Amino acid sequence: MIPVLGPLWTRLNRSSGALLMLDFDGTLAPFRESRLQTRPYPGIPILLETLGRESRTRVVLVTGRPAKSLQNLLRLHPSPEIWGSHGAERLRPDGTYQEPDLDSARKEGLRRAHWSALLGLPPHKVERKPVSVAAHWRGIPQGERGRIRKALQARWTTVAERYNLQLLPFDGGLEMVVPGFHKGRAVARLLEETDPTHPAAYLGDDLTDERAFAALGTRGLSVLVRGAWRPTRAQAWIRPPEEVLAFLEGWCFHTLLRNRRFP
Ligand SMILES: O=P(O)(O)OC[C@H]1O[C@H](O[C@H]2O[C@H](CO)[C@@H](O)[C@H](O)[C@H]2O)[C@H](O)[C@@H](O)[C@@H]1O
Repeated sequence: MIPVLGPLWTRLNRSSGALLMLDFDGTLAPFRESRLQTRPYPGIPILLETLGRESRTRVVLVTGRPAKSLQNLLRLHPSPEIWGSHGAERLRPDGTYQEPDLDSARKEGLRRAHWSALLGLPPHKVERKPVSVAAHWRGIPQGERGRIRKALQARWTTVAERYNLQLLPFDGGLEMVVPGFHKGRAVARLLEETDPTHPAAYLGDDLTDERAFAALGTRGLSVLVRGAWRPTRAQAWIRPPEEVLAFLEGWCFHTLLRNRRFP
């Protein structure tokens, strides 16, 4: 058990509410060559559903995936709130959906980024999202990958400068995003909506989760989820999947037990 967990469990036992924010790929699910074949680690869905039914914890998925595609992939009951496309879209449990209204220049920039990615990558390696475009190189042989990345980066840099967009590297690819949308924005908004005395935590693995760790600061527990440690802003480090399952089981246990009397 990581040392900070003892105090967290005590606070969860005593608190009337809590906020648990979770990244998806690499944290709740192993990486696969095809994003469409990704499934969460066994045990994750039942823990998320148990937390969802236990109303004291607000569970929120904060992901680079489009929010609706993650909802369809997981099919949880109840469905958690999902902030998709790195904090640009918000899909609430009741189905209410918000996405930013992009100006025509940004839309044109993303269109160009999409087509210029298709010049250098097979179609299944290019992911068009509501407010971004991701180029994936997982599964492409190492030697070829460097050449593809270099060429795409050069083309995308020109597009980004012209249309006021930004390049965002992530585990296994590069994404063209709209500046201002990132996971730290989602976390900041969620914290604003949360009672400051309620425990909060964020679990994530990728470079894109670093903005979330920074936004959480000392207000809650930030946890890096990775097989091997890397320099990070997170306060703690755990390895998937066993330690992630243990963390979520601990969270369920300590929130479910509160104020319960057993014969
Ligand atoms: O923020 P996350 O929930 O971690 O999502 C990050 C990206 O996840 C997906 O791509 C990643 O997972 C794929 C399936 O394992 C893998 O093939 C790819 O290499 C990974 O980068 C998703 O397709 C992206 O949209 C997300 O941004």
